[in-house]
Amino acid sequence: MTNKNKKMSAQLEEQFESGRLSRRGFIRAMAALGMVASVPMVLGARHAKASAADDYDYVIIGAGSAGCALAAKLAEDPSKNILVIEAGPADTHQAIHIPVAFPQLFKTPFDWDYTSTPQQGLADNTVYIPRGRVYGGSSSINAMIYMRGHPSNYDDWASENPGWSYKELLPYFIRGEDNSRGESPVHGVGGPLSVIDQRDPNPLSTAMVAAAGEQGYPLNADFNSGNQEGFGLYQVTQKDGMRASAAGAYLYPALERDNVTIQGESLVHNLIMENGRCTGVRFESGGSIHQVQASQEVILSAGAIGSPQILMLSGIGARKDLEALGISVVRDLPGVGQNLQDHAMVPVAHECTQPVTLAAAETPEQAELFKQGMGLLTSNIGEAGGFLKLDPEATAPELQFHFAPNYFIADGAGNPEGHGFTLMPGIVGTRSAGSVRLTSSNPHAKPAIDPAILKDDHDLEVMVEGIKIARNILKGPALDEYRGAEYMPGDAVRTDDEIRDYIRNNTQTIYHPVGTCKMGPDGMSVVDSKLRVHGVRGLRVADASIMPRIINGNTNATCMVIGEKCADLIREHA
Ligand SMILES: Cc1cc2nc3c(=O)[nH]c(=O)nc-3n(C[C@H](O)[C@H](O)[C@H](O)COP(=O)(O)OP(=O)(O)OC[C@H]3O[C@@H](n4cnc5c(N)ncnc54)[C@H](O)[C@@H]3O)c2cc1C
Repeated sequence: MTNKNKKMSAQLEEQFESGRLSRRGFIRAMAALGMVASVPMVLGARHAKASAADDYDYVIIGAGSAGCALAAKLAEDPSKNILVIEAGPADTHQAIHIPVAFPQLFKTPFDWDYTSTPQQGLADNTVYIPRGRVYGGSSSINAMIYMRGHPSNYDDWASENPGWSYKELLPYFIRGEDNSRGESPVHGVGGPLSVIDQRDPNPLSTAMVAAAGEQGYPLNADFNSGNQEGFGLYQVTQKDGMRASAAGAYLYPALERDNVTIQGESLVHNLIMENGRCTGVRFESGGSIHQVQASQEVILSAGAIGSPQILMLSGIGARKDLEALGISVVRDLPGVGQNLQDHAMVPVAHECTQPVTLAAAETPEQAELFKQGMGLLTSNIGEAGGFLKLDPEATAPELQFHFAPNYFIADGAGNPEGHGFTLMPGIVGTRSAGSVRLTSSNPHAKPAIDPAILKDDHDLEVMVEGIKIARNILKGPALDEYRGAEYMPGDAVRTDDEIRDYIRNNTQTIYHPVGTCKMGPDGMSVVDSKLRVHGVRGLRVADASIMPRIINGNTNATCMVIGEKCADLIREHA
């Protein structure tokens, strides 16, 4: 950084901290200084220093997609005091806000950086499982695709969980968004979460959509209209070309109120239980252990890995597993950590003959364009895609495709040099389910995560069809001017057996783990339809873990709705 830039950035920090410059204005001005690489910033410092008192009405564990939405909604009642405890720091890193940079956050301190157990369905390969560890949780490191899932997903949940049908949740989706397309029966304006059409989609993304049409697949201008089938550009959770996370949408506005406190960089160890009631939370901060009381309720929003982990560390889980680790059993709930489901995808990549891909994103010209919220830096990478049914009788599509106008191999870590593009077929109606298990009673120990990717043969066969369809789409004439040689799977992979082998060795997740504290009435469910933990008073779970079945599509928007709905359920009984 030049001395002049240093001075200007110090001035901007001072203006931001004194409240004279908005959060968004600050990020943009810093980007305008050309600081588009990994430059740590002071963003969020105004709120990061809160020190928790001892007593709150509600204590929320985890400032992720659901936790931020829940905190904001509970805070609307000024008589209630709310504490949010978050393991990660404020979202001060520039790569969080510059959309194309999200893979740069992988395996950094903003990521829990999990690796699965060897996957039986993937020839014993493991998969990488990133999870946000920062204000905003995974919504601060995700790919920003705005997707609600298929209506039938929620009707399926509602068959055992009153109140969770599509018709009942649609108003939450509509109220939650500020959609650039304006108001309609399925979209809303004025909500906290900015949802926009991409400001500057890559020509490769529009060419892929055209190619899908040319090859006979339907097109879809709005995947959130209730009909998912077809190909198109994804809408994204961005504002002015920058990331819109749950922290920006819900947490920071809530922190402007007097009744919300965030306790960042604090790892929750366990829940405090007294006579079958959860009365508080024990956490580690600054090297020592603290505890806070919740006079009303504690709500776990630590995500599909964190929530079951904390429950088990607190003695709520399968008796034999807990006893084996020397943890005293508070409640024998065998479903805790079970039913882990995720989506999986596999790359079909081509070399690109023109220098239009995201490989050209980090240049001074692109930094200039970013000042106007345009250019390659605004790309969410997964710009386009679509959904297809293989079985015409199926209620919902089994396949979702993600298209990146660059290479996206092995979570981006295996990208070769040069220009390329990637279409990734993925399974969404997965039939496989795995588990999250403790490996130790130490809260710092990573749990054993088995998402059981493609364990069910049906899931593998869906992926085989997905590869064939992706190859067919990429032959479409609209891509003629860009298409180079197929880089992966490559010419050597032709027969179904070769494709199966390729899939087992090159599949990654789509980063959507859910279901580990499933909602339902049966013996393997963890929470009831009001999100209350079975058999424990004063404790709810609200995050991706409560989904009884994974939804068809990307999971962020649904997690925010779960947070908002949880606030309503709490208020019903308050
Ligand atoms: C790389 C990536 C890309 C993705 N892309 C998309 C996409 O494009 N579109 C989409 O819709 N979805 C996407 N997702 C998925 C989506 O972001 C998640 O499903 C969603 O954010 C999960 O919300 P949550 O509230 O369940 O958990 P999270 O948002 O993960 O929040 C959990 C929070 O709890 C905190 N926590 C956990 N344990 C503890 C503890 N012991 N003590 C204190 N705090 C704790 C965590 O640090 C975290 O902040 C993506 C996810 C990732 C990781």
